[in-house]
Amino acid sequence: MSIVDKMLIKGIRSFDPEKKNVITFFRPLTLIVGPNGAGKTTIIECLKLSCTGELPPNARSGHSFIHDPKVAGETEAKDQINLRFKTAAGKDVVCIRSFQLTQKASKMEYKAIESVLQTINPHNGEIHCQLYSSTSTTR
Ligand SMILES: Nc1ncnc2c1ncn2[C@@H]1O[C@H](COP(=O)(O)OP(=O)(O)OP(=O)(O)O)[C@@H](O)[C@H]1O
Repeated sequence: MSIVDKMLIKGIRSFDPEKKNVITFFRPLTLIVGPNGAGKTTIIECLKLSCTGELPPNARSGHSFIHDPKVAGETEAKDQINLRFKTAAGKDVVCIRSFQLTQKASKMEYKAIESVLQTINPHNGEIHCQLYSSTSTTR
């Protein structure tokens, strides 16, 4: 069985794009608690997106999932979800998914940038990266 270890969320919905928000998962149970709008649902949606590549149903093809750059008076937001897990074989793997939301003329452009699976060799610390999905854009 694979075990989810940590997840970093940068710039998804209300998560600050300038901060590295790290969630550590505990065994056998992790409770996610917080006031309304704190980001509990966002955490679950990030987990699902990391594991399956599927956006939440209300994400308007990604546009409303990314932290709105207009909130900070910007025209572009670059965001990321990193999920670190241990495979059944005990290998540490980090799944990196990156996104970009850019204000173009009258429309916002959402881009899912390449997704990468990163493995670390426990013997020599060597990092191996494997590309598993390419860039896609929606306006
Ligand atoms: N595109 C966006 N950019 C910035 N903030 C956003 C964006 N979309 C949603 N938000 C904010 O993200 C928060 C939504 O978080 P979420 O639904 O994960 O919270 P929750 O803890 O599950 O809340 P509840 O307990 O009410 O279900 C709200 O504060 C909302 O205003």
